[in-house]
Amino acid sequence: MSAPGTADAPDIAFLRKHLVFYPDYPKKGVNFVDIFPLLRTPLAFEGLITHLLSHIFTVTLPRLPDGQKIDAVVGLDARGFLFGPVLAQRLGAAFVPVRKAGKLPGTCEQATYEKEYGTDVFEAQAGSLPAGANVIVVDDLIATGGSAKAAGELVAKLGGKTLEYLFVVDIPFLQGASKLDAPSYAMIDVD
Ligand SMILES: O=P(O)(O)OC[C@H]1O[C@H](OP(=O)(O)OP(=O)(O)O)[C@H](O)[C@@H]1O
Ligand SMILES: Nc1ncnc2[nH]cnc12
Repeated sequence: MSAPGTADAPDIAFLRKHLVFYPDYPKKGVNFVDIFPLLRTPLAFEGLITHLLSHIFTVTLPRLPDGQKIDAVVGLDARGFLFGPVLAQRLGAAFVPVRKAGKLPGTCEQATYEKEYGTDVFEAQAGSLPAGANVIVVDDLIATGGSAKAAGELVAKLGGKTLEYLFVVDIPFLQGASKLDAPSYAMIDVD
């Protein structure tokens, strides 16, 4: 039986067909996974949101003590913004952005990180999470895990608790999930 508000999870093979691979982009040795074709097909986009919600209702929420809920979905700049707000809205949770440095006004917490093809700095606005908030961190893809780990550090600095990291795509040979301080789930594994 489906979780409340979700249909049956769609066929992952159908979703996987919408990924397009670009070898040696943006630099040699990186096999870039383009997730945008998933959003060009409304049925695929709806399917992936349904799949992630189904995971949240059947795996993530049952881990919480009775009476607690997901308070916020934290999405990573920029492709995490495609999925995070949709999930937050469906869950009745806040959406909180983690952005590349220099894009958010006011006092911000910072975390520096390395990703598969470079170094970057993430920021989140002070006060953007209630103290003790139950958070899920959402991004399109995990590669080395540097970006997601930095986002988790920011959640902790803001006083939140990361329940789980959710991704559309994982590149398991890069072992990104092993860097994270909470369970993670990716819908599609690629080489
Ligand atoms: O696991 P990692 O090795 O850290 O890599 C994963 C991150 O890299 C990509 O973002 P990118 O920084 O390219 O930004 P974009 O979303 O703005 O394209 C991707 O969307 C993830 O956020
Ligand atoms: N291989 C990859 N494809 C798409 N986005 C990425 N971010 C980091 N590594 C990536």
